[in-house]
Amino acid sequence: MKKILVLFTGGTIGSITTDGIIDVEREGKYAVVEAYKSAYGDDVEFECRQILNILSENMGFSGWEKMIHEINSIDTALYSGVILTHGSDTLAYTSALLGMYFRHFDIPLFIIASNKPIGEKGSNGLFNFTSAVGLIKEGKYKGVFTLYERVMLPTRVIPADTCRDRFGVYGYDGFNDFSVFSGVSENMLSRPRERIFHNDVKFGKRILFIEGYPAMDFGCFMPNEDTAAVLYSPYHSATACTDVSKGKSYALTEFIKRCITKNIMVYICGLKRKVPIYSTVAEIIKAGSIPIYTTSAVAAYMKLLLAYNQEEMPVKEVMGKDLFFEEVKFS
Ligand SMILES: NC(=O)C[C@H](N)C(=O)O
Repeated sequence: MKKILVLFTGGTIGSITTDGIIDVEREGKYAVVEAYKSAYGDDVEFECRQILNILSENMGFSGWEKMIHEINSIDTALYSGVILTHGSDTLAYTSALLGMYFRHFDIPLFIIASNKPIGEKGSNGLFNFTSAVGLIKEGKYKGVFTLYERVMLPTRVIPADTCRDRFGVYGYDGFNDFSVFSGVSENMLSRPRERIFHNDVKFGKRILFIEGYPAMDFGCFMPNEDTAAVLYSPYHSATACTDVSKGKSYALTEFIKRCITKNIMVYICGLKRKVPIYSTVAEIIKAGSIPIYTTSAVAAYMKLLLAYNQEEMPVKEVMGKDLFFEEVKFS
């Protein structure tokens, strides 16, 4: 078996607790690899690289640029797989981005995290790492996956809740129950996918991400010259307030019109490709917004960031393509 490349980016999986404070290990030790070796021996050869060393709440444009650059420069012929360790707080966002950008990846790439530092009671970091190693050894899967207590499609991971720190899956509940629940079969996954993105990405353009709530005053949102587009995440029926009787600033439709006059498109995620739709949804579409069908808000946000900051395909084509199962398809 060829080596496994382990890319470290920080997060709790690369942290220690000192005096009640969790922070990344400054010298960036490869604790999870050491823990694996002391538990299972030297059956696998690892090549370790520390590409970032940050808590993932500090993740942003430069971190994603670095990850894309590092993964782009991997010679996949040399490795049986790649494991990227990450913090759990922004795991869903990075997963969606890497899943869509590296849709063509021809060896397995598992993005993993840990709830607690390695070695601490109740830590799931070693379990997640060992599971990724096991799946790479099996050689069954190619492409990008998120592995946190279970395997998930990277474009469908929903950030963990703040109470129990449990991740969700957009659409269906499992990846392992392939054909029945996830709508994505092993066969679909193992088909080679055309490579779209080759070049490194410089994230200069911003996406304004607004999550709807009752009595939202759109007057608070001022897209500026860096705003390439707006993503609005609606209620579950894809609705939002369109009523102007209490003031125009409470209606999404008026906000959409205001953005369009500045040449800024407003995308609405999570619409279903089916009729009938609510009158409010019809008004939102008529106002000139662009739908992103049955895609999580996280994946829609990362897809827009990727679409507007890459230069290899027109934005409209990127947005119109299902890059890596981000759109949940209903039969
Ligand atoms: N469990 C974790 O990794 C949480 C940490 N704050 C991070 O996202 O880096």
